[in-house]
Amino acid sequence: MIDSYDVLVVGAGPAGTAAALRAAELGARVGVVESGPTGGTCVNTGCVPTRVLAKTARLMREVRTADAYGISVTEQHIDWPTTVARVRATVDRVRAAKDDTGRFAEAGVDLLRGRARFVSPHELDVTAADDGDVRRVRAERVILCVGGHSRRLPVPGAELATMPEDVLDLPDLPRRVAVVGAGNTGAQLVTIFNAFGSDVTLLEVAPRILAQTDADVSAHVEKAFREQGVRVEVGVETVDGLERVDDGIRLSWRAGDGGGSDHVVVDAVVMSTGWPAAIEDLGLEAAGVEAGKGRIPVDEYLATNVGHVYVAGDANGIAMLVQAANAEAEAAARNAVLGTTVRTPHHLLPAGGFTDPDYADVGLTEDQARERDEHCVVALVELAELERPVIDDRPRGFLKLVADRRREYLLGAHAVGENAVEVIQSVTTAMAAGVDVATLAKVEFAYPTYSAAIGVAARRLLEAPSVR
Ligand SMILES: Cc1cc2nc3c(=O)[nH]c(=O)nc-3n(C[C@H](O)[C@H](O)[C@H](O)COP(=O)(O)OP(=O)(O)OC[C@H]3O[C@@H](n4cnc5c(N)ncnc54)[C@H](O)[C@@H]3O)c2cc1C
Ligand SMILES: NC(=O)c1ccc[n+]([C@@H]2O[C@H](COP(=O)([O-])OP(=O)(O)OC[C@H]3O[C@@H](n4cnc5c(N)ncnc54)[C@H](O)[C@@H]3O)[C@@H](O)[C@H]2O)c1
Repeated sequence: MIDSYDVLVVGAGPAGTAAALRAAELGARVGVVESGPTGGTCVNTGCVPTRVLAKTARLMREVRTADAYGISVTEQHIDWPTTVARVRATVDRVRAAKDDTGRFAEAGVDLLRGRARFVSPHELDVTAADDGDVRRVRAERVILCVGGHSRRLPVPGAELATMPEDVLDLPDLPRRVAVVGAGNTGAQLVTIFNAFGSDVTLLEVAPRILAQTDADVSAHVEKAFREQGVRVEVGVETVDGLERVDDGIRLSWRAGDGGGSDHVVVDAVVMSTGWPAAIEDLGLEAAGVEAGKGRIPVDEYLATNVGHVYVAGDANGIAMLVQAANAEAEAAARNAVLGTTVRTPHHLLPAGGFTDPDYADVGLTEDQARERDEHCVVALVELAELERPVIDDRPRGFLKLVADRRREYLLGAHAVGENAVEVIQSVTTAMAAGVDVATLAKVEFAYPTYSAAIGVAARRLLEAPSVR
């Protein structure tokens, strides 16, 4: 007999877990299929391990400056096996704290262990990983939350590269490392390896690192990387290949603007060059679902070209973040179960990275806002102007607020520096609540805090020169 569900969710990462639980809450009979451990990329190989490594990097930096505070620390080096064990133990603790399987059971959601593949628009085969047993399930509606995977560049010797999810499997901490790709993953790995004492080279094809962020954010972080001794090569034309040589791996590339060939010899090359959707073995053609390049396109209600199949999370390629996965899961579950037309407020999703210094943003960049209206108003506060960053000896960075030409509402916020992500979170709360700039300017911020930059920047927006 074929099991039948109102909603079948494929994937139990952040998007799938939230979508399944929400759909069950709305009264649907729900099954969720997962081929690996619950928690997805975020818990198992992405956010959580990276965050523990970022904390380790921070501790290294703090220890290096301890002397200045009268704390004597004699030896500073990374014991790689201990670091790796700490990361793995933390992943286990987070998984236990989240208790996804317990929450599924409590909500009456069936967790089907195995790999799902469409065999027709409403039927999928679930192949168990352990014994290869195949079970067919039928679903009125399907929410695909299959996430993505890292992309190995199609260049000679690419098999010599380590992918970001395999960094913890490196036998030793690489003394020399090259990171290819300066998106959020690459930038965070640069800070981690740099703090651990490795020599780091960063290659990026785009003209700047963190190309999705505000140009000032990207310039500031890039400058900090260079000052920290990282070799940053942007505007690279192409990576030629990797080759094993006597003393390591030789990574060759062609510099942009006719800069010619260049290379570096390192102990490890990490490729963080993109994140296509995990759709290779999903049988989309059997369901008639059209896939785009590395993602499954959806409409504003997260439906594919096949009306009863929705996509939430990384797989639709809109905004690859946990907060986006959660928000989209809510919309997809409601639209699938209730037939509503709920949209996702992507403009209110904050994001950030734990580099040195941290960076974060929400809403439109200055360039995007100026493209819409050249008279938008921008105010910037340097952290060095505030007491707390000076007290903490972390004066590097800024907060930039972007408002409409009438200086009424915030369109975006961009920060670099200590606690940047938390500062941007506060701005996001104000934006989500519809707080106008004048009200924000009147808010008192606790002393001494990094968030105080928000009040100063809001007041500066009001004082900014009037529209011509
Ligand atoms: C190194 C790194 C660090 C990151 N740090 C952050 C961060 O700090 N903050 C942040 O917001 N985001 C971060 N992200 C992004 C974040 O991890 C993703 O946006 C998030 O995990 C997306 O959730 P998802 O549910 O869409 O996909 P995933 O978490 O990838 O989950 C998809 C699940 O589907 C399963 N699956 C796939 N195909 C099938 C199938 N056919 N059958 C059954 N199961 C299947 C997979 O096994 C997986 O468990 C990071 C990503 C990386 C790589
Ligand atoms: N802190 C966070 O929120 C966080 C952290 C990590 C990842 N993520 C998310 O996960 C997703 C994947 O991130 P990612 O950084 O792995 O991928 P990405 O697609 O965001 O960045 C890949 C980078 O590699 C570059 N690149 C591509 N081909 C190249 C080549 N041949 N040579 C040099 N550079 C090349 C691209 O220009 C790009 O800058 C993103 O959407 C990201 O937002 C979020």
